[in-house]
Amino acid sequence: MAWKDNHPFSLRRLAKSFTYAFQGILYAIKNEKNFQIHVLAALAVMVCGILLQLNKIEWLFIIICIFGMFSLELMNTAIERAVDHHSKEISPVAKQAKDLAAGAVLVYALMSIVIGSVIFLPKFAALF
Ligand SMILES: Nc1ncnc2c1ncn2[C@@H]1O[C@H](COP(=O)(O)OP(=O)(O)OP(=O)(O)O)[C@@H](O)[C@H]1O
Repeated sequence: MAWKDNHPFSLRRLAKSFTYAFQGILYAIKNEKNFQIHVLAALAVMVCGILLQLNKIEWLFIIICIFGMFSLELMNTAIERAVDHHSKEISPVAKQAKDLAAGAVLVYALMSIVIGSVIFLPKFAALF
């Protein structure tokens, strides 16, 4: 049986979904300052991780932090866009939606800072 485009498991549909997802990621890399900062921070953390020879468990925590931050930042941007698309007018609900999304990013960032500190601070301290 040929796999049609409207088949629930259509490979073409799956490929399209991946294409759209990559378009979203590329858009954020090219246009979103906060996402660009996260990418640079992630690269810096990975270089430090390589130089300080993190073990497997430490890398897993770092990867969870990095990709979790990327995902939340993308979702935050999506919520900002959806709110702005709905209406550019000042509204308390629009403010709540954007502030809640920003809060989600901040909560994860704070957790990442704690994890990063627990992993990296003793290793940096051991260098001196
Ligand atoms: N339509 C609105 N009504 C009320 N308050 C808003 C509205 N849009 C934005 N705000 C307030 O301004 C803040 C900043 O909103 P903005 O859309 O500029 O996001 P941002 O955090 O600056 O993100 P970015 O710089 O990535 O666009 C929001 O968190 C919210 O408190």
